[in-house]
Amino acid sequence: MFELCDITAGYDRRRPVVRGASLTIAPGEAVGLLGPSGCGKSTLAKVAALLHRPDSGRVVMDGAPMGPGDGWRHRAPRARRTAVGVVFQQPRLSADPRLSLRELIAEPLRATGHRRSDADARAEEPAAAVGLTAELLGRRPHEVSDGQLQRACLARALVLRPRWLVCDEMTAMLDASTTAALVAVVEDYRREHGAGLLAVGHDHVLLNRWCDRTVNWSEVAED
Ligand SMILES: Nc1ncnc2c1ncn2[C@@H]1O[C@H](COP(=O)(O)OP(=O)(O)OP(=O)(O)O)[C@@H](O)[C@H]1O
Repeated sequence: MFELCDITAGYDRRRPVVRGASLTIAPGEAVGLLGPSGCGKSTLAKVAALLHRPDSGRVVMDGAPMGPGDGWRHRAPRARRTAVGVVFQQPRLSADPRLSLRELIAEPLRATGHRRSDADARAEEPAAAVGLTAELLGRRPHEVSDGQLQRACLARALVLRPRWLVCDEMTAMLDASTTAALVAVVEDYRREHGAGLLAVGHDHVLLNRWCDRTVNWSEVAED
């Protein structure tokens, strides 16, 4: 189970942007979270991805609680963080411009102690799954389109084989065919690995089609 329990979070303790948010995702389940712009969806997605520490409340992942009182100071321990793969809306903000796409995809492996040759070899499978050719993998972010870069960011999110995925407006900048391709990659991965998904967005047509169920921000969090 992936549980967000009574999360309050933001960037200034006096004015939290997320208040009392709770949501549970079963293993292998895909849940869409819909909400208007600026309501706090991305902030909650970062909390769910264990990248942003909530002011109060807990993320409970596979029975392990992570909250301010659980020894989690700024970020959750690496072993926990790597159980969640995350893809954000804007690939250029989450891609190191100095890395080739191949290195970008292998980055989580390198960061968790894999040798370059091993990391590059293990990056091949997700790179192929997202449809990047060897030629594109040798290019750097400024030499590819947003869609190609987002494909690399999705491959990077999958490379450690996470049990949970958080996709925060993953396809908001993409055309219909790239959107369909990336959703299909996520679904193939989930089928193969039984991963659960939190897909955050404002496109209810897409999320209703993609997810097992969708919930509205007003059902999840306090006003
Ligand atoms: N790093 C930050 N520092 C300070 N305030 C922030 C930061 N990130 C977001 N905010 C503020 O928190 C509020 C919620 O932002 P958030 O990005 O979580 O909303 P959202 O629902 O994802 O919006 P959108 O759909 O437009 O991306 C906004 O008022 C935003 O200005």
